[in-house]
Amino acid sequence: MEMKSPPPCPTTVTVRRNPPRKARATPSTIVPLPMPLSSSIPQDIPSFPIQDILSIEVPQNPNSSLSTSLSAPSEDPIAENLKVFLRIRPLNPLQSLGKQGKIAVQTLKSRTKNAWPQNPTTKNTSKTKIKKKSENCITVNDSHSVTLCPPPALQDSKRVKSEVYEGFSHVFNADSSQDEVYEKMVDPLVEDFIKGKSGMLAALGPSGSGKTHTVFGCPREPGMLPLALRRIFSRSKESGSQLSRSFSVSMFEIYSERGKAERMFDLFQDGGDLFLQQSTIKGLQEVIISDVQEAESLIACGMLKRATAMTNSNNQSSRSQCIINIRSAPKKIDGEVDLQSKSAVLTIVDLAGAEREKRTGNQGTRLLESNFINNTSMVFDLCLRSLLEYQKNPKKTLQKHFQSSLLTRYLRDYLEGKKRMTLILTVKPGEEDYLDASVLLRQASPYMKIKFNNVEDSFNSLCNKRNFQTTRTEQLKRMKYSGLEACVINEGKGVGGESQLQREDIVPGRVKEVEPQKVLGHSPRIINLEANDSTSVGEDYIELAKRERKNQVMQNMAKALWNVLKQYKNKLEVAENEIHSLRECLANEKALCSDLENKLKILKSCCSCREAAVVSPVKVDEPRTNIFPKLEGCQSTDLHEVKAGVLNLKDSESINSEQRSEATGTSGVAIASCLDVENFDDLSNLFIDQKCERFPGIDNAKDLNDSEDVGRNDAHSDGVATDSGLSESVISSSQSLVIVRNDSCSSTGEQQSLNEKDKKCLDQLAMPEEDVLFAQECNVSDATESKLKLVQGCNVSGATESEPKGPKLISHSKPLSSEKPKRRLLPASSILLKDIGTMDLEDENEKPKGTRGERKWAVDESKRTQGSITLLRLLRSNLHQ
Ligand SMILES: Nc1ncnc2c1ncn2[C@@H]1O[C@H](COP(=O)(O)OP(=O)(O)OP(=O)(O)O)[C@@H](O)[C@H]1O
Repeated sequence: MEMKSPPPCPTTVTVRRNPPRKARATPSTIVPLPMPLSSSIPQDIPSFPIQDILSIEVPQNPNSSLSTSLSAPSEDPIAENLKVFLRIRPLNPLQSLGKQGKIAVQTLKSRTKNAWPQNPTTKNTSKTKIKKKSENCITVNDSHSVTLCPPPALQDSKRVKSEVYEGFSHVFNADSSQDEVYEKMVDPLVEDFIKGKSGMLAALGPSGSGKTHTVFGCPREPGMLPLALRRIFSRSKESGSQLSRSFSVSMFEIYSERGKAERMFDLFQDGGDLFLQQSTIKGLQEVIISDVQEAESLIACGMLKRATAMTNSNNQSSRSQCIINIRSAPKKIDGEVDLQSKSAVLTIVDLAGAEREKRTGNQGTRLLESNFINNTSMVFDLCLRSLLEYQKNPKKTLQKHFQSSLLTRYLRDYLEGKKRMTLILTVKPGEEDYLDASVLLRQASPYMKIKFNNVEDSFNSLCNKRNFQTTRTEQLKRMKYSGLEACVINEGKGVGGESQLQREDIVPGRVKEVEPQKVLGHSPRIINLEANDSTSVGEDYIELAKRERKNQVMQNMAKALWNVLKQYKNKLEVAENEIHSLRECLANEKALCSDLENKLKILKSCCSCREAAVVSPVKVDEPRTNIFPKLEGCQSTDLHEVKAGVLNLKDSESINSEQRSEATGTSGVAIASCLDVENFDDLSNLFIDQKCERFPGIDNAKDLNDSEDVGRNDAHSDGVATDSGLSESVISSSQSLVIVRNDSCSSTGEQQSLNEKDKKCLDQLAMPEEDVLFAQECNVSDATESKLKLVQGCNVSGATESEPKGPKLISHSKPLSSEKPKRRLLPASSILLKDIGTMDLEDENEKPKGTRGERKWAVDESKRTQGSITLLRLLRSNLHQ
């Protein structure tokens, strides 16, 4: 009964590691290999082209090939499975090398097969094993699957069945060349690397299976690393990116000597011990390379330093895990390497092959090395298995198996699925290698289910987050001011987001000076790292974080200060505006004050009293000198009144002034007379400027000028302070009415009726009729000559026209005629003034009844003139008002 394996599914992986037990098959029912099957078919019937169909390579994920070659990583939204390649080593690799290979095979045969002393009991069996080596235990089903056939001995004794392993990205048979392996496995990684995407290639397999050969190759068959370097530089030249990006190489190994703790060594020249600290390696040299030859020579030198030893499985077995990093970083304009910007790293790992003690027969040091190698392989396997389980069930926590070895700690991000990697499994196809191959394939078959979905970006973010979390923790420990925690967090976001720092960027490297001019291209940070300062890396980033934090704090402070300054500026502007307005007001007030002062000075100068005399023997309680302070202390309205009174005295050369103050002060009447007006123009102007509200009739200067003209036409030539030359000004504070009477009142009491204009003026002034009468009565000398002039608001032009000859009331320009009798002041005025203080202001209509009152009235009446009586009436009416 023939059993056919199901057709391979390109997108699924079905590994039958433990096929169901069935009855032991007879030798004739052993599953034939595909090739013998086809050969057994008769020739006349065309065979089904199963091999041709299977040879057609169908990508597991059609988008994956496109994404790796055409699109950017961020444009690939579909998750990719971990790529796992399988390479089968030739049974006799040296035979394929021609004559040289045959010579080498003969040399090997002549040498001792086992590097260690052999057990004599097993000598005889070795020959039989050699004969059985010619059998292949691994059959390539297609490019993605293989069938592992146990040796007949195992099949018979332990009923081990053949196993089919599928789902490989590609299976390279023994005839595959290095170039073929590179093109299908490494070139996509290199392309991504050139585009700026990091990646890793790790070779896994038992000892002597061809890992080192695949990675490094030989001069005749260069391995993946030299081919990748060649491709990198060739592509850089093609695209011209060599001028914009720089490449550097680092190489180190992880080795456990005699079972001691793991150690790391820099494999480049002058390399020493390395230290892993938080996924970073301190003291690692990164040598900038400019061409392939330079890189290959460096790597060759590193290979010479790598720990190898002869074992039963491999004449030159690697005893350490070797890691090679190729970094691509953009150049600055001045040629320096900009490590703070995004850089890509292509990591190639050549793991030490797992060894079975029974197989290798290692003892002593080799045995201890085997334990270390196997332990690392086991940890590596645990990390990937844990990642797979975590991806299957995200609720599970990702086990931190990586902490168990230096290699897994260094490759933590890859082993946690944060970055893409590629695995190549190398196996030997001999029957004696069945167990090694079986272990490897069983172990690695689940890896194919591991998925990567845009891990590049998430890796960067997580990496930055982790780095800055660590930085923040250290800062909080060291700085001890928790008040700035927010700033530190912001700083981490800012730096991580802006400078695109990656963890690879943080990997310390010691830059080796390949050429003097190349050293100049390194940033100071790298040069500092070159000094092998064990704490330089951490201190460097702590200092960077400190600076960023300080910058953040200073920016916040500057913003706060700026806001405060803005507020103060606004307040200052408001205050300045107020000050400006106040200054304007103050200037106006000063101007007004100065104006008033000037006017007051003018008034003072104008009102210099030449002589004050009491016209009548009126009792004056206050000294005459005190009269002027009263005038000075008057309100502006009073001043106006005074000025108005003075105005009527303009051009008087000498006028005796008599001011009478009522001793009793009941009426508040002040009489100012005979004021000396020296500057009449100023005084008139002053009078014009200050509009007297009480006399709305005076609203223009013309009227005043007219009045001035009138005054100028009038003259009073006496100029002597005598009774005949008296000019009186009566200032009534109650009505602000100034009545100026020129010349002495005539005893005859002729009354001159005023013309109509004068009456109008009087009407405007709301002057009581009694006042008019009083004025008329005062003008006693001649009705045509004596005039009563009402200064305020009275347009007296008509009066001037009507009196071309007679003496003027105010002016003195026209001298009095000598023919006219000299007028003397009748005692009526003096009597009147005298009586003001003691007069009985009773209405004449209400004459006192009784003899006493009648007698008094009779006595006074006999003494009074008609004018005085009228004046008394006027005053009395004013007082009542
Ligand atoms: N594909 C191959 N073609 C030709 N020769 C090969 C091939 N693979 C391996 N070899 C040869 O097999 C020998 C062992 O190979 P290699 O040293 O690479 O094994 P390994 O897996 O690195 O072993 P170890 O883990 O002990 O270092 C070498 O001499 C190498 O030249």
